[in-house]
Amino acid sequence: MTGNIKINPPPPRPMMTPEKSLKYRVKHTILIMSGKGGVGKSTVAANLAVALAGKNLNVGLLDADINGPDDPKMLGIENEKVYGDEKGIIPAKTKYNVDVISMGLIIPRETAVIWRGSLRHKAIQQFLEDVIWDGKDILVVDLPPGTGDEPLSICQLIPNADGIVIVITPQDVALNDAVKAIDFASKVKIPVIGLIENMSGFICPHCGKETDIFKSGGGKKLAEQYNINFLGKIPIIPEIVEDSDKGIPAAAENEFARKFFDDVAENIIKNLKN
Ligand SMILES: Nc1ncnc2c1ncn2[C@@H]1O[C@H](COP(=O)(O)OP(=O)(O)OP(=O)(O)O)[C@@H](O)[C@H]1O
Repeated sequence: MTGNIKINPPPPRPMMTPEKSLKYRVKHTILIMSGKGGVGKSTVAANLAVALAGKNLNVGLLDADINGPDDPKMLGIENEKVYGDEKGIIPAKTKYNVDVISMGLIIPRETAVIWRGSLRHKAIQQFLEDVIWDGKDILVVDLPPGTGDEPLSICQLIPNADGIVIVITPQDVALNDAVKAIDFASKVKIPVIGLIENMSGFICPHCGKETDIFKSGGGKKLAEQYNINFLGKIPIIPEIVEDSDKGIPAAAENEFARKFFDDVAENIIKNLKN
């Protein structure tokens, strides 16, 4: 014994093999992004997943926003745990026909901060390979907020995504952020499927009148200006806040909210790759 212990470095991970690539395991992938935090991106992602499942699609929801996890909670999954077998990680089943998992369960926030650069990238790659989504018609990915390194890493690791759905609120500052998101999409070479304006005005559910709480409609103009699809708007619906805390998605349980998410879901389906 010399006292010198030789530790071999772990072998480099091979590139994602075709069978393991999401491209081969889900028919469609859409990436939900926002120019900045707090615009309701996770709320829209979770409810959109429910609305898509309501259209007879087999839907997966990946909460890739490691600041959360929010999406599983919004679909009634409390205390999300990781389950898996020798084949990989199994997403949680919800009663809304959407399977959901949070990346933050496997790659905790602290780890992500320490693991900047290639190691973090590899951790995300490994996670994407390991989750069993096979058979899904569509995977909805709730990206981390903003247009920085975190969404960038994830977008680079999801080849052949159908495109990016940008969620904004109608204030001027949010519109500027939408422009950043459009630039981001061209940088990662992923098409923009379109724009959703969330918290867009307040429509009285009883009389149908729109109250101008803060001016809505800017998203539509911006979409025209940049020649991208306007996928629809979701008004401020006070029940969304309370219900999502209780794990009840408005798109499933709130008649008034459902039609807005349904319209957006239909517009997205029309714009998926063949
Ligand atoms: N259309 C809406 N009407 C009313 N409240 C909404 C609506 N959309 C989202 N909210 C509420 O706004 C808050 C922020 O939503 P959410 O957490 O989805 O935002 P986010 O953009 O994902 O945030 P972050 O970027 O910080 O992760 C939540 O309390 C949510 O219930």
